[in-house]
Amino acid sequence: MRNRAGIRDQARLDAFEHDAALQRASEPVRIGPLDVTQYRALHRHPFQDVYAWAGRFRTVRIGKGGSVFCYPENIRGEMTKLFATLRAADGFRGVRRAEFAERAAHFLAELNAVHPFREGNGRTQLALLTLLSDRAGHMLDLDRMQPAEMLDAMVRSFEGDEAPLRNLVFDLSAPGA
Ligand SMILES: Nc1ncnc2c1ncn2[C@@H]1O[C@H](COP(=O)(O)OP(=O)(O)OP(=O)(O)O)[C@@H](O)[C@H]1O
Repeated sequence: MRNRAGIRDQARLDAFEHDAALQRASEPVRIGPLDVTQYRALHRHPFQDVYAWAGRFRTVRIGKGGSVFCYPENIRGEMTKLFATLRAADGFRGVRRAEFAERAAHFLAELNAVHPFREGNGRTQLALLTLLSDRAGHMLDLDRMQPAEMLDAMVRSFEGDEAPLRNLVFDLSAPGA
């Protein structure tokens, strides 16, 4: 992947990406309404020192495993529609934990199917999920998240089964409400 540092070795690029994102993590990101602009800013912030296209939608077709993500020409429209549903639902504020888990899992599954960026989608998805859950009053404990379990749930959601992702969001969110 072409990058600002001109690194050609994938392992070195991974390390550089990790360090750069960590350094930016100490700076605040401007948080406003949870819309497409905010989502792009959530991607731009950690990756701005690594990729010139940080925060911008991809222009190439990509897939992972057997999953083919949204074609680039449809990304803008799909993102606009998706975030309009979030706005209409008031960011799932005021809903109980089980309903939050179901709706947040569905949103996450849709967002993953769009996969708007060339790289860094997983990390940006988690940043958004954190914001969503905080605002909805169902704070997630991401320290308890098992990456392999999360990956499996995301793949299953792409295949149309959102139950594992819903259960995972439910288990990670704070009990109570
Ligand atoms: N076969 C698959 N089908 C659907 N989604 C997948 C598949 N493999 C991985 N994913 C999802 O794609 C996202 C990762 O995308 P991407 O590699 O762009 O993000 P990243 O932040 O660079 O990587 P990671 O999340 O692994 O740190 C994760 O949400 C992951 O669960």
